[in-house]
Amino acid sequence: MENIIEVKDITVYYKEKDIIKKIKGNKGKKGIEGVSFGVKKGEIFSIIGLNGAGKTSTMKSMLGLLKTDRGEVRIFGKKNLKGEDYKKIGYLPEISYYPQTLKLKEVLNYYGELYEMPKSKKKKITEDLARELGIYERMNDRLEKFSKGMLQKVGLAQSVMGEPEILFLDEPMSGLDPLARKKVIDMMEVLKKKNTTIIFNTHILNDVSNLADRVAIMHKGQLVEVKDVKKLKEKIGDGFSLEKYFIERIGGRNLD
Ligand SMILES: Nc1ncnc2c1ncn2[C@@H]1O[C@H](COP(=O)(O)OP(=O)(O)OP(=O)(O)O)[C@@H](O)[C@H]1O
Repeated sequence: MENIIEVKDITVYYKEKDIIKKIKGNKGKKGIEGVSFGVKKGEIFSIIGLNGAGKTSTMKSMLGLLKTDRGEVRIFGKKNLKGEDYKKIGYLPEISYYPQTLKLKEVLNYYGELYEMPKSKKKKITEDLARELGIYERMNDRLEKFSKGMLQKVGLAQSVMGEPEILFLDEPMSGLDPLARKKVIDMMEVLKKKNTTIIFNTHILNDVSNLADRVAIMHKGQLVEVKDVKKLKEKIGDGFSLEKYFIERIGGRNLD
């Protein structure tokens, strides 16, 4: 099957703001280096790794939000995406900022406008999502009154609002209570049945074991390996623990 996303050799160095270091020709601080992989249509692809491993940098590079020093990304077979392509992509950033003075219904309505949805569709999608995520009763509240987890739900709602073909989720479970996490897992399973391609970064390895088709392990800015989760489970058999496997794979590695 053809890959819907192709990542080849992407490399990002975070540039020094310090002018002296710039003059010295310092290429900057390594973010990610030589990362290559493909994602198939309809698969759930997870990226795991320790803090600072390069998960967010990889995701932002894929989305074109971070300029790469080397390498290329193709999505839908294209190097340069246009507005219409971006409408088919949903994104939940690691940290989302929304206007605090707006009511939840106004924020969701705004995202519906961006997708140029007809009024009736916008209303239905907005309300269904708010119900699904358990924030429907808060529709008339301003976001300044929202807790961290509630704001995360707003982020999740906007990411799937446009019924994306590809969904990027950077730490989707961050700040969510167990009930909300279950709802997000259910949502991801429904989206998978609709053949949505999902890429998610996470520290919750149980979610990867239960949801992902393939897992990419990153360490110190580099891709260690990409594994088929089902095959990994079959190979290891009883007592399979992705956490144990992950720690073994990155243990003793030095990619500096
Ligand atoms: N804006 C920035 N300026 C300088 N260095 C950065 C910046 N953002 C990330 N980095 C560095 O790039 C590397 C990869 O960071 P990245 O945020 O991609 O990791 P991550 O795997 O998403 O981490 P986490 O799990 O903590 O969110 C780290 O060494 C980090 O310090």
